[in-house]
Amino acid sequence: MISVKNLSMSFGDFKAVDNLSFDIKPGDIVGFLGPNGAGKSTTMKMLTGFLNPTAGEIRIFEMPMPESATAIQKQIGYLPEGAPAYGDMTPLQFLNFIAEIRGLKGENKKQRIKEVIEQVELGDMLDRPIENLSKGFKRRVGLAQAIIHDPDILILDEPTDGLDPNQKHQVRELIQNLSKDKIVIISTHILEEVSAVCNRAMIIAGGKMLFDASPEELVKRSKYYKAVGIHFSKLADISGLAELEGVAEMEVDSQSGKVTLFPDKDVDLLPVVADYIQQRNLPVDTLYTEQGRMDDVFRMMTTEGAL
Ligand SMILES: Nc1ncnc2c1ncn2[C@@H]1O[C@H](COP(=O)(O)OP(=O)(O)OP(=O)(O)O)[C@@H](O)[C@H]1O
Repeated sequence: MISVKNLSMSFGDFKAVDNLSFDIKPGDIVGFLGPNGAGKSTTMKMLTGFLNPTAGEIRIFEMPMPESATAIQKQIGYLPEGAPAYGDMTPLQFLNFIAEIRGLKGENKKQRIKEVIEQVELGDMLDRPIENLSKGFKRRVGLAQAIIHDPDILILDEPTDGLDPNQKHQVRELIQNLSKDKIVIISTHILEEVSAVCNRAMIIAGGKMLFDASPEELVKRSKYYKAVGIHFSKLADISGLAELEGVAEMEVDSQSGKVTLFPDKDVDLLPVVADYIQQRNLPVDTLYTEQGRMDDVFRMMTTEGAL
């Protein structure tokens, strides 16, 4: 369990993290979202003991940070932003080095190195200097070092940044496979990653917590949640749609001609709209209910403040 109370971090007069409080329990995969400079990396650095907070309290498995930093760090795997490593070492040398620092020895060490190399699919790159690897493979090296001691907590700062779509998919799968009964915190700018991997989303901006609930809850805050989309096959009189009971607003996309009807709160618009279309025999190609858009909520929260 990670327990954070009133956590703040200032650099001079500038408050990068401002009074954050949250608990994270095993099984939680938390997507840490926020615009550039929101305070995500700074928070992760405090959780991992790389920075000491200017105020507040962090307890991890009942131990206080930074007083019990060494004991806590044994249970944490950390991928810092940009996946730093020693560039002149090969992945094999680097993983050997990290495994030794993590206290692994002999057969156990060999076995774990073999396992993580398989898990992150690094097999073909073991003997090249890390500085000569592509961004994606450097990130895999970073992930491998983070998981080599099979930690209970994984803190991954932008683990899929710079990866191609296939690699992104692989890393997400890997995180999901690793995450059983563990605490995983990943920071990301990729909103779809949060719905794909996480069961909890936290949004911070200006160092403050704006949202902390499930990705499904986040999507429900979208203006588009349960909005009804209509594509017409040819020009039609749509003026009556905006007047239907339960319609709060109508939007027409001037390029595609798509019509979106936004419902009043908790109204299921689809049957009403379908009836209307049928009665008037309107030329409709597609009619559907939208799921909500994470990017829309994210933009609204981080540019207009908390909802
Ligand atoms: N050591 C430092 N000294 C001064 N300011 C710092 C320091 N570290 C971070 N900051 C500032 O604190 C703020 C938060 O930075 P942080 O790296 O935590 O943001 P982030 O949410 O991780 O951003 P990004 O998504 O761009 O990585 C930024 O304005 C940054 O410039």
